[in-house]
Amino acid sequence: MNQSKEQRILNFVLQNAVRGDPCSVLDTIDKYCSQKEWAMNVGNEKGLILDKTVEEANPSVALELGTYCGYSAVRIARLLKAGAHLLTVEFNPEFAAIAKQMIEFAGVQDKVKLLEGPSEEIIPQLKKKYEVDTLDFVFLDHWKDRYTPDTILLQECNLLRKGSVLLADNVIVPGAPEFLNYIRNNPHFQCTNYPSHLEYMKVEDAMEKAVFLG
Ligand SMILES: Cn1cnc(CNC(=O)c2cc(-c3ccc(F)cc3)cc(O)c2O)c1
Ligand SMILES: [Mg+2]
Repeated sequence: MNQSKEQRILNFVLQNAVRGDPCSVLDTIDKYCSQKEWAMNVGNEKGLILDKTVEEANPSVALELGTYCGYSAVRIARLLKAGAHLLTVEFNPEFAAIAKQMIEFAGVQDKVKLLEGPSEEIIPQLKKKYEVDTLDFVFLDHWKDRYTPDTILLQECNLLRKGSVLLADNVIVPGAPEFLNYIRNNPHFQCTNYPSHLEYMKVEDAMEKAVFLG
């Protein structure tokens, strides 16, 4: 059975990156996806915006919606302080299997918990099943039409606290117009837009940061 693109990306990392070195894993994925096959990793340009946002938030507990191959999970986890951790949610079992191996190869597995399933099922379980009190940082990079309902669900489940930082990828391409409208007109959030480009392309994209005001 021929391999998936995601399996080819993982194999390229296993053969070319340095085990236990997150930066080497990120650089190797970016090399493959810019030179050989495009893939929907956040990439290095938007990745730098993600880095700065994570460093500023300095989260103890972070949530990622949309793991894919684990690129942004590795990117976030490499910046977490001792004792901090990332919960990352992936609906697609094939992607989750690839991401698990990517996270372990990068050596950040002790900081990352990969949760397989639909975000709308997992978010209501975070407090009791995954012992989360509140989330310090949330990266939204899953189905774009889930950004708004899941942001509402996070609030309904009391998972946000004053100062919780949300960062959403792809608010231009593929786009999340309903989310932008919701979050920018919501008095409980302070929003900032970060213009950038679609990963590995000269196409305009942007990220939106939204700080929960309580
Ligand atoms: C299948 N699946 C599992 N997770 C998801 C959620 N992610 C996306 O859909 C996503 C899509 C694109 C993109 C795709 C085609 C295109 F022409 C331009 C952009 C870029 C991204 O950064 C994304 O995060 C989709
Ligand atoms: Mg994305």
